[in-house]
Amino acid sequence: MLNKLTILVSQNISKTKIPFINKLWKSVEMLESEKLEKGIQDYVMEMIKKREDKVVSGEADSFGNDFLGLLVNAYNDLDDKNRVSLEDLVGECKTIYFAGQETVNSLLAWIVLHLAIHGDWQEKARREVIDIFGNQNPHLEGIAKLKIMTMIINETLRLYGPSHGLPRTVAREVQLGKLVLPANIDVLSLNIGLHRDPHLWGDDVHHFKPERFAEGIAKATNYNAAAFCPFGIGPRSCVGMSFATMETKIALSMILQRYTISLSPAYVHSPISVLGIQPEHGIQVILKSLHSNV
Ligand code: HEM
Repeated sequence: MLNKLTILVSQNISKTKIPFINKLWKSVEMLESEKLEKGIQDYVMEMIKKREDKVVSGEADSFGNDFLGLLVNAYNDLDDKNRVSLEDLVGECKTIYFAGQETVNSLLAWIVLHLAIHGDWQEKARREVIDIFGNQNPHLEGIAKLKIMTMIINETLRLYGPSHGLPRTVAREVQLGKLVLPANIDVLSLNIGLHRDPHLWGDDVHHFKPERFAEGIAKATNYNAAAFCPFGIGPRSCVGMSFATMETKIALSMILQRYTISLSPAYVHSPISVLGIQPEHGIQVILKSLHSNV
């Protein structure tokens, strides 16, 4: 449901909407979005009710200390000032689900594609993983030592970062160079534009070259912090950055420990923008087990 809603939102994000007219007439997409919104809200309500029922029946003595539990707690807060509305609760669940799942899925998919194409980097990354973890499961101490993998992740985030634009509302009139932005307008600052700017990255800007990051992000960007912002920038930057990076490193290490990856002839390169850069037809690769003849 959330995926369908995401696709509809991204298809309609730049279409003009006239609030009064839209109260009288709604397009097919708007009606479909409203249906999906309602479906998601009902689903979240069901989860909230399960938590509440457990407390009422005495089966549990709290709503839980996971993220949903904390939200349900805030939704039931007796103090009006601290209480979270149902709309906000559903919104938070949608954000965390989308921000937390689709982003890392998409990043992993683009990394796998690049490693399938650039066998030399695949080999370097595997060697590093085997040197650090052998065939054991990845552990915290080793994850911090994955230098080659960090370079590969950064270069993939630069070229195919799951988020390609940072939406902002202009709070007060502001001058940006020759441009005057009036208050209350929405702007989309395209970080993908910065990530693919030859003035910042050189003429080989469109090429996959993890070696750019060999000496860290600061050196790769020539100490220009805004040149590389796949997780956003400023006080609203991604809260899940460290978690996402760790998840990606664990998953990738486990894949490299087990399989070689090569590109399937069926793959057709067609990145499209669906609130992020997605492979339109998926990413078809061939995995061969390193530990058997499969
Ligand atoms: C590769 C993975 C990820 C990328 C590239 C990414 C990128 C971003 C970006 C660009 C923003 C907007 C920042 C801004 O407007 O300045 C954002 C916000 C956010 N991200 Fe992530 N993210 C990733 C993974 C995650 C994960 C795993 C979680 C949660 C578990 C998460 C939770 C959030 C939340 C809650 C926000 C909203 C923060 C706010 O509005 O204050 N993200 N992310």
